[in-house]
Amino acid sequence: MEKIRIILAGPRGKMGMEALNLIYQTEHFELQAAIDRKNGGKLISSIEGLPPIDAPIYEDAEQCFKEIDADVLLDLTTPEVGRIHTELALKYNIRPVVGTTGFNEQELKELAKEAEEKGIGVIIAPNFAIGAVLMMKFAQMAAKYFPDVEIIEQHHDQKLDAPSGTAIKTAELISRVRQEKQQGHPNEKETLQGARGAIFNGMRIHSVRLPGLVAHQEVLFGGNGQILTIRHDSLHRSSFMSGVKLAIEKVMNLNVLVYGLENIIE
Ligand SMILES: NC(=O)C1=CN([C@@H]2O[C@H](COP(=O)(O)OP(=O)(O)OC[C@H]3O[C@@H](n4cnc5c(N)ncnc54)[C@H](OP(=O)(O)O)[C@@H]3O)[C@@H](O)[C@H]2O)C=CC1
Ligand SMILES: O=C(O)C1=N[C@H](C(=O)O)C[C@H](O)C1
Repeated sequence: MEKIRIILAGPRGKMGMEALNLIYQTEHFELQAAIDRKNGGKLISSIEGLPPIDAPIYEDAEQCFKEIDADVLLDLTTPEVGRIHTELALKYNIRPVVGTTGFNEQELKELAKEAEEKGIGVIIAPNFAIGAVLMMKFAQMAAKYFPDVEIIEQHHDQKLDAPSGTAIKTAELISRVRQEKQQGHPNEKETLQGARGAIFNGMRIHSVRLPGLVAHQEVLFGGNGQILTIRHDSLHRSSFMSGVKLAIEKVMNLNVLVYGLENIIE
């Protein structure tokens, strides 16, 4: 199998470190460089706790894309930075695989347009865990029969975006099949602002942030005399890595933007 040459943005992060190990252990993956906001000019192998890969670290993403020959950018950073990296990678004909969450609808549309114009594959996956993708698909199936639904997502307290990318993606998938419905009592009033959560097409999304959590989501459906709960738990970030691997392989044969791993798993 031909090697896939990768640039990783965010190598010191929780996901970035897990991804570095994946790249190191995968024979047909090769780390060409990393983009970080620290340690510019050093090698990944010289940073304590990171695997012994002799790939250079760049603090300037554009310089990295200019100087390094790569097939794929894997971005695991923050919403603002991830957006800039994705655009820059497209400019330099490098295929972005983006795990970073927090992109809004407009940003996704613009990136899809840029990818299509350049004919370069992009994968933006709000959740790389196969169990989470199935949870979203099962929730979409259930929503056809249960239009009353609330989403409760729970994450570690270092998470920057709320609601999570997974919760938004779940609500989007459900919206495609759910009949429009005003949920709850028509005269409902919040006596404390935010008590009923965020609203996405009439559905409520509740975000919990606590130390000790990793990434968890429940989709609750209510019907006459019954509740259906669909739940997924990521207990460790290794849960995301088979999806990261698949996305890196699949993006090589795409020429448009794909949003969500459910569109590429067989
Ligand atoms: N799609 C999926 O399945 C998953 C997606 N995520 C998403 O992935 C992203 C990363 O998550 P996580 O690893 O937990 O977060 P972390 O905060 O642990 O890691 C983010 C890393 O990005 C670095 N960073 C910030 N700015 C820059 C920059 N300008 N250039 C390069 N690196 C930069 C941070 O550096 P510093 O430490 O200096 O701030 C940090 O090391 C988040 O958006 C999260 O929501 C997370 C899990 C699964
Ligand atoms: O920040 C995280 O941790 C996670 N982010 C993604 C999201 O926003 O859905 C995926 C997963 O939930 C972990």
